[in-house]
Amino acid sequence: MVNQNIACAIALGGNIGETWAILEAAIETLAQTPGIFLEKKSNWYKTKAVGPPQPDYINGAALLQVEMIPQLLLETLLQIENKFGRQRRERWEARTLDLDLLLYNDVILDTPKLQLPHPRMRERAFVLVPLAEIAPDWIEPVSGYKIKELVQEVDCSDVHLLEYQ
Ligand SMILES: Nc1ncnc2c1ncn2[C@@H]1O[C@H](COP(=O)(O)OP(=O)(O)OP(=O)(O)O)[C@@H](O)[C@H]1O
Ligand SMILES: Nc1nc2c(c(=O)[nH]1)N=C(CO)CN2
Repeated sequence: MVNQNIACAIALGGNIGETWAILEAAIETLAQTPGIFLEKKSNWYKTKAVGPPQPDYINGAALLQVEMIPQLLLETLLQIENKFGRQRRERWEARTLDLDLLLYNDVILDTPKLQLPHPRMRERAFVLVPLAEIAPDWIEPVSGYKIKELVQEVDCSDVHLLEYQ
């Protein structure tokens, strides 16, 4: 049991259905979950899909304070994905909701079910742009670089702020 609040960053995304409404509802669900305190959420961004051809995504990021070990937080995120109709067939397929655990304090972890920091966050403009908005000075512990430094290393031309947030 963790008896103090731990700072975490998560990524949110989706590209099937009423994505914007799903993402807002997911944020609300997180905020209502015992042991999770929503600190900040980024704006939403329209992003071109990375990987297999599929519709554009909406992506964002949020900062949480949590009173849970990382494995339980991941389990909670997967349950919220399921609540919003997430189907799992293939890797990188289109989805109603994706919640990735990016950073859990400065923990580095490499287990089959959970890697921290998220192993692909450093190369993903759709993760770094929203995260840089809310946590520019957070140091990604594997690289030792701040998020605002990492975002300068990726091509952000396919990440566009959505109007009328
Ligand atoms: N930091 C992490 N955040 C979320 N899932 C993780 C993490 N580390 C490992 N995983 C594992 O990855 C599994 C697959 O996740 P998911 O289906 O969201 O992958 P994906 O979104 O298709 O691809 P990617 O992992 O590249 O974002 C999860 O069931 C989980 O056990
Ligand atoms: N733009 C964008 N592309 C993706 C995304 C995503 O969230 N946004 N998620 C993926 C699998 O995690 C694969 N590709």
